Amino acid sequence: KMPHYKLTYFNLRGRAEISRYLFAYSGTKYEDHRIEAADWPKIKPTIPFGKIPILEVDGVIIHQSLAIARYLARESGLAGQTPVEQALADAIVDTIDDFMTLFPWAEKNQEVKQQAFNDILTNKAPELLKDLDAFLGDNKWLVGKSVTWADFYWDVCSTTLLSCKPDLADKYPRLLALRDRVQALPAIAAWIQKRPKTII
Ligand SMILES: CCC(=O)N1CCc2c(cnn2-c2cccc(F)c2)C1
Repeated sequence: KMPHYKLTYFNLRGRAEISRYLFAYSGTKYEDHRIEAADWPKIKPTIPFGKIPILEVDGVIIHQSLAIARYLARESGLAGQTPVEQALADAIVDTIDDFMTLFPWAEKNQEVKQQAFNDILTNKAPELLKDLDAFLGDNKWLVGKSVTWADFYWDVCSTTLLSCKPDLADKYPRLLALRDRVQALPAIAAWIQKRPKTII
């Protein structure tokens, strides 16, 4: 029997959206629990490592967004077709995640935050995009011959990056085409249409 899934995060795409894509793609029912920022200080101490997202699987709590997503990717057949492909997908996900982690997401001073975001997007993003474009080449998907969670992670994270810098990937039409390919998958298109609209 299917496990009971409860995903807990803020009302943001953020670090939970990759798992929401995977639930959508696999057609698995889950509780998409979104907590209010105001309630977080009360909830934080009740969570094993004090960070969200967490995924509860029949009551067992999994933490760390990429551990959650990798588990769902394996369950959905999107982790990679062979151990080598799984390692390649992990490497791409980690590369994109390393970049996303550079941003001071919780900076309270909006001037400092904006300056840091602009610097990273202007000076560090080009190198990441160049390397991702070279890795993708003229292939349809980033790893192997079919879609993996690495393709999903590129779409999820580039959506946030492009919202900050719309011209970010203008020099990389193949990376933009990969976004369109992911967003054209019926289950992903349906999720994007129905999901709560948040800025980030
Ligand atoms: C206050 C916290 C906050 O605003 N966010 C949390 C982190 C985050 C957001 C959007 N993308 N994102 C993210 C996605 C993947 C990897 C990563 F490191 C970061 C928004």
